[in-house]
Amino acid sequence: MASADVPVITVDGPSGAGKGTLSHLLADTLHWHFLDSGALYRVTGHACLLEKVSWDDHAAVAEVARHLQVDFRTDAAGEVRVIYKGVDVSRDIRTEEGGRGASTVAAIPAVRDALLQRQREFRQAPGLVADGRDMGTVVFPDAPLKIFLTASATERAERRYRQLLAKGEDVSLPRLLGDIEERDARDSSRSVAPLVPAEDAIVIDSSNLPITAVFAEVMRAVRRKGLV
Ligand SMILES: Nc1ncnc2c1ncn2[C@@H]1O[C@H](COP(=O)(O)OP(=O)(O)O)[C@@H](O)[C@H]1O
Ligand SMILES: Nc1ccn([C@@H]2O[C@H](COP(=O)(O)OP(=O)(O)O)[C@@H](O)[C@H]2O)c(=O)n1
Repeated sequence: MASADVPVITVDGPSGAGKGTLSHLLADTLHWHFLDSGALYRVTGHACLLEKVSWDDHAAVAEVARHLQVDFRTDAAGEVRVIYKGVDVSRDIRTEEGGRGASTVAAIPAVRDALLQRQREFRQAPGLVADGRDMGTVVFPDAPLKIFLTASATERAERRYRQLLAKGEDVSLPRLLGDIEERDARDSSRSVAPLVPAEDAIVIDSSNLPITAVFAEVMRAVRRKGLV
């Protein structure tokens, strides 16, 4: 199948909306591939820290993105591990600093260009679920089904708080809310690929919806589109 004929479901939205959870459920149910585009931006930000490249040096950050040696491997427990230069950085990139670094480098147009083709290479049969901010608007504008998942900032911060607490991390709810609001503002106001729903996206506000209800609504759209 030519890559342009491979169906894609895009799942975009702000941090903590439930994109990753929904995308994994969809990919597992449909037996499709999964693209965690945020991980590419997170690894780029993290690689800059390791290589002592300042996030403000746009040309150097783009160079890091262009040569990013990143692999996604599924471990024995079925968890996707993110490997940078042979080292498992999955945990390091999921911190709030990792999110801040990702959103800082993601605002650099040359970084987005450097990662564009790499993201499109994930489009392989039988299908792809792509999680990010600009999956439906820029990376896969021809996707047959686009979801924009959102929730109030307070609800998203509380979700992240419970998630990090469960992982045994030392977290503060007010700081998380501040980080989320700062990241929302940066992601929505940048000049390239800002966080906005695609015109043809189905917008779902999950503030008061359990993930099971979100998943059921999306699966109805999947069937309506004839993707299963
Ligand atoms: N609809 C929902 N209701 C309550 N909690 C949710 C919902 N969707 C996701 N979560 C939880 O919120 C946290 C953040 O979800 P995640 O999928 O990582 O968000 P995102 O990928 O958009 O940042 C996770 O702990 C997840 O289990
Ligand atoms: N397609 C994407 C994915 C992420 N990003 C950036 O990368 C950051 C981290 O993305 P993520 O999806 O891992 O973050 P969470 O939604 O999981 O918090 C975001 O805040 C965006 O700035 C982006 O610009 N474009």
